[in-house]
Amino acid sequence: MKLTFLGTGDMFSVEQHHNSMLAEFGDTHLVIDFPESNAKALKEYGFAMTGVHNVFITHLHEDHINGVQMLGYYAQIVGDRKPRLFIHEELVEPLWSILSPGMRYTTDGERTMSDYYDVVPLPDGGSFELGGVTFETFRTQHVPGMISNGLMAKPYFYYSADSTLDRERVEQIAPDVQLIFHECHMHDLVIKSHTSLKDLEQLPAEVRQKTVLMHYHDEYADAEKRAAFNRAHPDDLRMAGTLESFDLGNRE
Ligand SMILES: Nc1ccn([C@@H]2O[C@H](COP(=O)(O)O)[C@@H](O)[C@H]2O)c(=O)n1
Repeated sequence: MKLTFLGTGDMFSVEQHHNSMLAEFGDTHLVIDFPESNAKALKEYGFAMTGVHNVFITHLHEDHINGVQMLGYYAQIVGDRKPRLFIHEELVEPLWSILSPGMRYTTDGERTMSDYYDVVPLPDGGSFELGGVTFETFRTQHVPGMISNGLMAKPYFYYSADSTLDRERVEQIAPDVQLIFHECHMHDLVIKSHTSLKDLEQLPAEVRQKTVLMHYHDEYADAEKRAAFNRAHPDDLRMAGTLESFDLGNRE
């Protein structure tokens, strides 16, 4: 399995792409979230937008979904098939409410969500299978009252999505995965909906060793700043960069 960050930035990032990851495995793939910056990132990486067939949506903050309209149109106008959207069942209608002002009316008449996407609604804690890999979803602790999901694909990776640190869950799953991708805002302050570096530093060494940081602010769009951070953390908590790939090999 090859994992490539299409973006590692937070909500306010303008110097790097918003957080999203492409997982390629077997003869298929999954893109986690679809910010508008993915169009540029995919081009830079060399993966055609028309080749995007599977997308998982973690939650509905704009920086995670503001490329979904473009993807739907692009797949229909330039491509030849609808992308599958894996999404919590309670987010389907709210997502269409966001998309419909720009997608409902077309020159060929009115359209619904299912004209653009093959929607796969997932129950709380639901899972789905692609290319022989099982992806398990779980609720994250992002904003109270708001549905937000993380993703886990054993024995490959854990993806926190947007979340405060769910220490119990992370420590429990750590032995089952090769890498833990965790959001980290990297500000020297407390943000109630996100995880700080101080939080992650509390994890046991064997968990920190597997942990890769994503979804941070633009100061770390600078590769040298990230390199300096990684040099200071030779054995743990390394920062990923946009378009950086991680090869996890085959299932053992
Ligand atoms: N500097 C920041 C950035 C974001 N927030 C809060 O995070 C939520 C949005 O999360 P994104 O993953 O979309 O970045 C939202 O609740 C913001 O209020 C913040 O408090 N400070």
